[in-house]
Amino acid sequence: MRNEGGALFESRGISRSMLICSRAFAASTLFAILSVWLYRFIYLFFPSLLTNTPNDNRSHNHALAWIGMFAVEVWFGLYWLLTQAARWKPIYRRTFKDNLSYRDEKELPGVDIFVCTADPTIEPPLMVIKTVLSVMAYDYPSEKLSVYLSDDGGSDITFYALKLASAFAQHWIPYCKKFKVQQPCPAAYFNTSAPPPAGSEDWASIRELYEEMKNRIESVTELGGISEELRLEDNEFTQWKSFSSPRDHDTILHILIGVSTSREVKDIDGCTLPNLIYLAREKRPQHPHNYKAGAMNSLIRVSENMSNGRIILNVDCDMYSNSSQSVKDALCFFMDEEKGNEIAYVQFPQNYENVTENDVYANYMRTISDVDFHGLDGLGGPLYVGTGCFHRRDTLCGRVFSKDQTKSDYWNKGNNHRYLEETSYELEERLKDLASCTFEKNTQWGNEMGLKYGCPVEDVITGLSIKCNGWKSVYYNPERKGFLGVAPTSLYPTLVQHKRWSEGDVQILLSKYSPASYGFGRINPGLIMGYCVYLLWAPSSLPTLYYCIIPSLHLLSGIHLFPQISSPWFIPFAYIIFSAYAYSLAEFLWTGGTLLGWWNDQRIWLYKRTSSYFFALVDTIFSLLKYSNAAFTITSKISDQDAYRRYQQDIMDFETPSPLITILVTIAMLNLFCLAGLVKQLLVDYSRTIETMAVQIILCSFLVLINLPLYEAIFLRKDKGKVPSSVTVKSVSLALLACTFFTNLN
Ligand SMILES: O=c1ccn([C@@H]2O[C@H](COP(=O)(O)OP(=O)(O)O[C@H]3O[C@H](CO)[C@@H](O)[C@H](O)[C@H]3O)[C@@H](O)[C@H]2O)c(=O)[nH]1
Ligand SMILES: [Mn+2]
Repeated sequence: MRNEGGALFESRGISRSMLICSRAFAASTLFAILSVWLYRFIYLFFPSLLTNTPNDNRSHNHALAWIGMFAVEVWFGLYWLLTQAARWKPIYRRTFKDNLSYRDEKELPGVDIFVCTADPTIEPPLMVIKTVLSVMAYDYPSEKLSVYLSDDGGSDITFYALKLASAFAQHWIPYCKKFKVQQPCPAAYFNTSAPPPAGSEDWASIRELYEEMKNRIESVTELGGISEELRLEDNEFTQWKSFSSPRDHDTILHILIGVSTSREVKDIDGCTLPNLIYLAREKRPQHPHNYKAGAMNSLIRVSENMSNGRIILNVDCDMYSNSSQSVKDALCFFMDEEKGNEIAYVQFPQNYENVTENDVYANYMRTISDVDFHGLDGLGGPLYVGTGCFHRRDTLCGRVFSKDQTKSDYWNKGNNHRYLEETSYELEERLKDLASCTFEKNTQWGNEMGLKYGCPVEDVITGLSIKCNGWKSVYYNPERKGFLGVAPTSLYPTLVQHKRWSEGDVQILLSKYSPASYGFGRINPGLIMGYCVYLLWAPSSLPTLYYCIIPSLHLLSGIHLFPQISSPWFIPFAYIIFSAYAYSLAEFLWTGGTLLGWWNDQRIWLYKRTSSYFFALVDTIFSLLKYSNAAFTITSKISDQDAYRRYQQDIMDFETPSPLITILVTIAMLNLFCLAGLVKQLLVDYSRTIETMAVQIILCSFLVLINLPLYEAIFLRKDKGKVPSSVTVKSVSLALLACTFFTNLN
């Protein structure tokens, strides 16, 4: 697409009328929230003003519960206000790649791509290879692309797979160029694309090569190691001599393609291939390795001494590139004459190849990807959320924004594929030290330079500090998805992943970089609000738990905590319940979701808040008290066949006996008991119960309804994904105990 003015991208807002509608709607919700607060306030402090309260004194004996309700509703109201920032002025971006192509190719910067992997058992080497090949095949001059694989597993199988991939790339990349392949990931390409009209022979032969490589990788993976035979064939495995475990070995650095003249490898058409480098940084048990942040920082240093690309793209091994155009898209932002200068990073959304239509674990995170991030983009740019993000090299290393930097200078600074004079062996030996355990000692790495250490969401905190250095960022969400990943296919890993994220997020709030203090005056106040929505995930578990437990228990004892139906104060409550759900449903459908998908999303929303976020909060408190330290639990990317079948049928898996699951089952059982208790009261005094308890009945019934799949997994299912009986026993006892204790108390 071309744009007359020569601009490389365009940003569009939503229509005025839409904006007015949504703001009017927000104003009405705000009014309802204020009314609810007012009601709670009057009830607690001037009860005589409320003529219409039920004439029992019992509720006044429950001031504590009422104060709790008030506090929770104040929290929810303020939190809602924060979410409105992202709805204030959303923008949508479009690029004009043709305008980029008219430029002199010499002007284009080098791009260094970092792929991270950490464990060959849960991140199978074949998956890693698919990702590597997909980013080697971008529609971009090969001599300007360099791909670095960081292997925190230090696995010789992964290395072997990479070697096979480098040979396959000699065929795959010219093929992609010849047929202008849009899908650069070979596995996905062969699954979804028909042979090109004039190239069915090429298609068949390249597919055969792919299958061959795949089989070889898979058989070595199954064997669990490199055979002696292969090892002898290839002296490159000698670097593994020092390897005793993934946590204890020397640096292994190997240039497979390019960088040095001695490794110049051409493709079958005689053209240059992208550089390809393998790195397993040094690990020692006594040195913390700082997880992905540590891996990225080692790569930043090593690559600086090789290709030194001006742009750095990070992709996780579980996310392949789905579009050959993404590099050019990203460059349209960085290289735009007018605005490119202030852009530090371009974040693509994280989409998944394996989400089902109704997305039972809500992995798509639709509200974040399709609503929030566009809104944050309008306020100065989205969060940096890891994979699928293009960075300027020097902002990632801590450079502060200044208006008078000269543009052209920057892009030409890199080492645009000049082959280095040293042999690859000399280079490897010279640069190994940059990836050693001790290199960062007494330096700013992990602090002012590179990705930050000590936080399980290294990405978010790093992006935030870049923003505080004066830079903007861009969210680019094109029609053809830029990256496709593997989402967790079971409840437990989803909960664990969210626990890690929310724990990291709340740590940022408490850190030096807290947007509420450090960010103040440095970034847009709207953006501060937008950040806080995520940073407050963990604390928001407490009000949610309160709302899921306390009103239901009071329902059981016949104590009302909301206005009765005939009171005018009932209206704001009803309005909020109705409008919140109508709004979120509309937003969900409007961005392409399904009704059932929305319902599933509501369930997972609840599960994350009552489980992941709660445990994240508890762990954060413990680590503040110095009892523990947050670790990075790698998300598993594999599942057995039965489990995968259930996933594809949208049947939830509760199989792991963990407190994360127990708490969910306990809440579900508690609400079931409370609803059962309600039946008794309805039989005694139907109209009075309905009149005074309406909101609590709605709340409790909603919780039971949304937990239907969970009850099924307790009582009806026989498969392996059902709730483990140990969890059921614990949960039922806890729920019964709470109910009995509570009814006796009252
Ligand atoms: O010690 C480690 C641990 C992890 N990783 C890599 O980090 C990436 C992300 O790990 P994963 O287990 O897939 O976590 P996710 O929750 O899926 O990752 C999301 O959240 C992370 C921050 O928590 C971001 O860094 C990621 O980009 C983002 O996709 C993977 O490529 C891992 O191989 C390492 O390189 N070294
Ligand atoms: Mn991942």
